Amino acid sequence: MSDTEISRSGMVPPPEHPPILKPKVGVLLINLGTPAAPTTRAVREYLGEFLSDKRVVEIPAIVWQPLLRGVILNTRPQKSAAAYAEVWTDNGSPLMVYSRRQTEALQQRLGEGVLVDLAMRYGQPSIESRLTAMKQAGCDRILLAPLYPQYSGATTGTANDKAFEVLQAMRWQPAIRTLPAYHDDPAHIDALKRNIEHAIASLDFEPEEIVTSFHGMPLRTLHLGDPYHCQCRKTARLLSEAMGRNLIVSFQSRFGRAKWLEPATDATLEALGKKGVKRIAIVAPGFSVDCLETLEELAIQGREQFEEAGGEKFAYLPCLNASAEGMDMLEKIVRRELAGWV
Ligand SMILES: C=CC1=C(C)c2cc3[nH]c(cc4nc(cc5[nH]c(cc1n2)c(C)c5CCC(=O)O)C(CCC(=O)O)=C4C)c(C)c3C=C
Ligand SMILES: [Fe+2]
Ligand SMILES: [Fe+2]
Repeated sequence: MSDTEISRSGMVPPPEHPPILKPKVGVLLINLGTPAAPTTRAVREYLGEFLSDKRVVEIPAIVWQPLLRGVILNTRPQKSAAAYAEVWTDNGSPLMVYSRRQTEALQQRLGEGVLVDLAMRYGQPSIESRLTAMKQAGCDRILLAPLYPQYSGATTGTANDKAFEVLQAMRWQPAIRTLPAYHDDPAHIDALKRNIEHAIASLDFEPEEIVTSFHGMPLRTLHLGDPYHCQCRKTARLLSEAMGRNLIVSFQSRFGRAKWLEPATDATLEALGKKGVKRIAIVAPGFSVDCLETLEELAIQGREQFEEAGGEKFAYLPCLNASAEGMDMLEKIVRRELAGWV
């Protein structure tokens, strides 16, 4: 040891290390995607990509593609564009607006050590563009977080598939983790409970019944082993236990001619009205953010269905979105998956 290494106080200074390169961690929030505009053309482009996904429509391409290109994409986009126009905001599609807010809020909560970004499975910003950007920003550890509480091949499965397809083309891949389903996570159930109770407290009526509406799936997917249906049921059961009251479960948004999960939300609302139930609230615990399916199909169409059947008071209760309850939950489940990385 040379004299110069001993400070005046007589203490030996710590040896000089080369700077330790801290791995940069990324969190990629992923949601479904939405059209770029509420126009027939933009909706056609979006539906063309979405409904060509073999994880979404499990019909052999040789049969499905002629039907999709020849019939569905020539009829449905116009109708769907009108529905999108009813809920479109000055800042764009609700699904995109709320997803961006969640991304910004999570970035704030996780701080500078973690890069939080947003990608959509269909349309923009694409999983390819955001994963590439994260890698270029120096992220060598990435958590893929598809924001679907309940797992299904058509949502979480295909989002992860797309990310791994992008990674296949990378010579030097980052390390990857994926966020598991959080349908029965106590933090999720608690966030839903608090969000619902908060919303109900501001109503001018007491609902006789609360309906939970989950997005539907073809019944066949349940028989083939997709856990989605069971996970929706479990979310509803745990939520009902936590709230100490009965919740009605239903499945919305039937698409095509095959049998879908039942009971259907529209039929449920009609039956409630006809049975003499006058006041209901409806909530969608399978959607992490509000979107066309909740704001148009439930809040607008659902109300009409219930009122036409004799119902009088109807309230749509919003999704967790970027609420404090929702962000507390998201921060908790994301931090858990980042253990050892941050
Ligand atoms: C929350 C989970 C979802 C599952 C499961 C799901 C399955 C599924 N969806 C379709 C067809 C359509 N879905 C559409 C919109 C839509 N779907 C989800 C989520 C799930 N879908 C969301 C969040 C949205 C809203 C998107 C938005 O822009 O706000 C549509 C488009 C709208 C329309 O034309 O009606 C279609 C079509 C199938 C076939 C399917 C089964 C596996
Ligand atoms: Fe859908
Ligand atoms: Fe719909």
